[in-house]
Amino acid sequence: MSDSNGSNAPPQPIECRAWVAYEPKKPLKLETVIVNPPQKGEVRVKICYMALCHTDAYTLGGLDPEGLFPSILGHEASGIVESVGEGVTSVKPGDHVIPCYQAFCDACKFCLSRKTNLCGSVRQWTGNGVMKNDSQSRFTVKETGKKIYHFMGTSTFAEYTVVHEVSCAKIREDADLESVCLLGCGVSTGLGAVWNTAKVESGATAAVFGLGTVGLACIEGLVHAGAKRIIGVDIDAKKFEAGMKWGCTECVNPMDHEGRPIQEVIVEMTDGGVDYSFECIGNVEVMRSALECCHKGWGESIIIGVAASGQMIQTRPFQLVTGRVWKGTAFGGFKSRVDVPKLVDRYMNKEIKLRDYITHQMQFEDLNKAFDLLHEGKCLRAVLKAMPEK
Ligand SMILES: NC(=O)C1=CN([C@@H]2O[C@H](COP(=O)(O)OP(=O)(O)OC[C@H]3O[C@@H](n4cnc5c(N)ncnc54)[C@H](OP(=O)(O)O)[C@@H]3O)[C@@H](O)[C@H]2O)C=CC1
Ligand SMILES: N[C@@H](CCC(=O)N[C@@H](CSC=O)C(=O)NCC(=O)O)C(=O)O
Ligand SMILES: [Zn+2]
Ligand SMILES: [Zn+2]
Repeated sequence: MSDSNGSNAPPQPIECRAWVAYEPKKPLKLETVIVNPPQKGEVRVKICYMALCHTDAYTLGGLDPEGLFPSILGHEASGIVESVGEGVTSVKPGDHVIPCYQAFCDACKFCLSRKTNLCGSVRQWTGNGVMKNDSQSRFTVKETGKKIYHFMGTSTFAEYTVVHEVSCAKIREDADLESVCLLGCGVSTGLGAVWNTAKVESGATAAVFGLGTVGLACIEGLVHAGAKRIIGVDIDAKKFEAGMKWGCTECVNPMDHEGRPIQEVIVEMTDGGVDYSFECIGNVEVMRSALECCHKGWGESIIIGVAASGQMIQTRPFQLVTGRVWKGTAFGGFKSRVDVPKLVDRYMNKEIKLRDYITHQMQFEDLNKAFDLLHEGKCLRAVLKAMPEK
């Protein structure tokens, strides 16, 4: 065990600020919390930058069947290791890291399979808002002594957090932490949905539903893959400018077609449908449209958006019988601790963009304002500065 001062004394509890979600649909409350030291297999991270993903808003909105309260939300961030617990070997104090809600242990049957990135090593505990070693939280509110649940194994809306070692991707130190925090979720997910889940080939046609960060990252991935036609779909025409800038060949608004289902419009536009479609909203009606705008015989639709508790998808089974394929993706199929450092390399080589997704740079205190911007559809990613790097 050691900390970022190089001391071998056991790490002590840290007092810092964190945003606590006490109940669904209520603004977060800024609290002073005690962050307990990392235990066996755990890492305590100083959060330098944190971004807001639509999934944080979804859970705060009470739509997540796994949502626990009170909790510290947040899962898209970057930071520096402050201290490590017993047995941790892959990171050390001072290392730059990206917390990853999708773990990678390199040992479970999921990690050993080439078919999935869903690690099973800590998922049961992260879903219950606790750490695996003792099934407890590391967060307590100083004033009340109340225990606070973790969220997605990351809880990055805090100046310090504790994550499992398997959820902590070490990255190169010359990458700017403000930009690469986006690789913790939205941008990686969109790119990976195209490259890993759909495996889009050069010359393919595609439709992307929802032109937020995830949708735009799909478009970026499609451009890289050499897609020849990319149709952006959004109900807010103001999003089309970004869609075209990222590489759409055209954009359509489902509201502009006199009640005709958008899938019919796209099938007509594309001589039978697109090769691939991506749902980046979390709306089950749109998921149906995304499947049904795919070409008979081979079209594949990838569900990325997270739908509210109790929602179900439906289509005529005939859609699948006649060769359309429905798939889903979590974190774009990337095996987090292996692939996130490679994505950082690609960013540093200027192969992928990150800064263009940052529409708002804010301070730690501004988190509730950032949630308002997200709900008003006024931002791609708001990135908030948490702790100084030095
Ligand atoms: N599977 C995974 O691993 C991941 C899933 N997600 C999920 O992906 C989804 C997208 O996330 P993110 O990009 O951050 O979200 P955003 O809210 O930034 O983007 C969604 C976009 O879809 C638009 N939209 C809403 N309703 C419709 C509709 N009926 N038809 C067309 N467009 C519509 C929104 O417009 P407006 O703003 O006007 O509402 C917005 O532009 C979310 O559900 C999120 O939870 C995110 C990351 C990882
Ligand atoms: N907890 C929810 C579903 C939430 C969900 O689907 N999360 C995505 C990531 S969304 C990121 O912004 C995911 O990867 N899920 C896989 C996982 O293992 O959590 C529910 O219970 O429905
Ligand atoms: Zn996310
Ligand atoms: Zn695993």
